[in-house]
Amino acid sequence: MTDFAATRCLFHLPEGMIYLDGNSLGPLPKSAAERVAAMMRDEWGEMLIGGWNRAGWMAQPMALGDRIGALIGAEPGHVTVGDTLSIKVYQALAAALAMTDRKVILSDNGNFPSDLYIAEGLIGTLGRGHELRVVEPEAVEDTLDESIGVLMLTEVDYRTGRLHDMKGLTEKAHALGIVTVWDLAHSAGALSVDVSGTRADFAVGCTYKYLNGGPGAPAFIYVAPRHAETARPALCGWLGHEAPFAFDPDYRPGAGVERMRVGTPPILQFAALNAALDAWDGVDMADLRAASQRLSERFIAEVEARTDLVLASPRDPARRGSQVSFRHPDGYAVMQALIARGVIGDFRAPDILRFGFTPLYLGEEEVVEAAAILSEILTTGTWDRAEFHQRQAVT
Ligand SMILES: Cc1ncc(COP(=O)(O)O)c(C=O)c1O
Ligand SMILES: Nc1c(O)cccc1C(=O)C[C@H](N)C(=O)O
Repeated sequence: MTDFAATRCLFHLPEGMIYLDGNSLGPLPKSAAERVAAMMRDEWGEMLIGGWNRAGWMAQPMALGDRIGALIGAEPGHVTVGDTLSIKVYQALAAALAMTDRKVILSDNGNFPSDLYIAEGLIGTLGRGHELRVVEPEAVEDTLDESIGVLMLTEVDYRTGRLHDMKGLTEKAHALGIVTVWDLAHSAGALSVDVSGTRADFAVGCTYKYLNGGPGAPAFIYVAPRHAETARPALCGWLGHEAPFAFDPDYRPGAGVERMRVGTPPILQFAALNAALDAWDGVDMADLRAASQRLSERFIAEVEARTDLVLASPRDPARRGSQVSFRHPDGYAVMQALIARGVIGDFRAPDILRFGFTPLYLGEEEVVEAAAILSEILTTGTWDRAEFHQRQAVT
């Protein structure tokens, strides 16, 4: 049984704050500050350039890849870490498109905009008449046919938390000759993922949400072993080269997923991410999923008992990721009022109040208290003060 009281102690949680936004940015692991400081003092400070060899910096993208791989069901040696998620989406999609002659990319309108923008940009760069087809999430399965080359989806809808059937869709896609790219930004560390068992072709994700790697923490990419030696990386940086220090003017892709590396890895961020990943030692993903569903169900029950907010997430917990969303026409102001009371969720246009549930550091009492505060804000109408309508740059 996972000891969630113990994992909670690993995080710094500001006094008086109920944090329901770990689906956007996870909290600070207490060990991260010392780990980053030690890296700066003992490695960067003392070793300087020698740190690449002596401290093993160059091997870290793959070592961290294996730590993350263990959380998403990847075969060892098939995940690498670096760059931002948008870049990893670009690489995965470009590699997938290179595996098919078909010209259509299928996605849904619950996908994160960056993924759709990346697809549009890539289509423009390729200039070969590709098309991005975007349908409702519920229509994806029936839209799959032999005209489609790549199915590119985010498993958990960032607004509603709706969960795609990754195994079923991948199976159907493969039966039709379609290559799959899965974005696990809202899945990794949120629920059980099995990239190997579902036979995903490519998967990508970020590490600053449920994996708690910190703002700007690097992304990861998985390439299925069966494609690893033939996938075309598209962004052919020197660190994805077979022999970077041969400084050969001709590009030769590196072994397996290492070819998806691009440039210099972010070693300072890696130190924080390594500290954050320690929290997962001893965590059973089935326990995590059960706890996440308990917290989410309790929150829905409490909110619905106290308010008339409309649930925007699927009601069936098995069809949700680890977040719950409600609709309110003035959702932005309601969320600002909630944040002012120390309950941190976020708002997603046009009307979504979004709350993330993260058993590693969140308990049931806080969930009940958050619902009570939300209800108070709505019944007293405090959310309708001018200050809560003023838009911030980042929501
Ligand atoms: C599903 C999804 N894809 C892509 C991104 C973009 O990631 P990044 O800003 O790290 O490139 C995000 C979050 O910002 C996301 O939630
Ligand atoms: N990456 C973010 C950032 O740099 C600033 C603010 C928010 C984010 C996010 O991750 C947003 C997130 N992908 C979402 O689901 O809305």
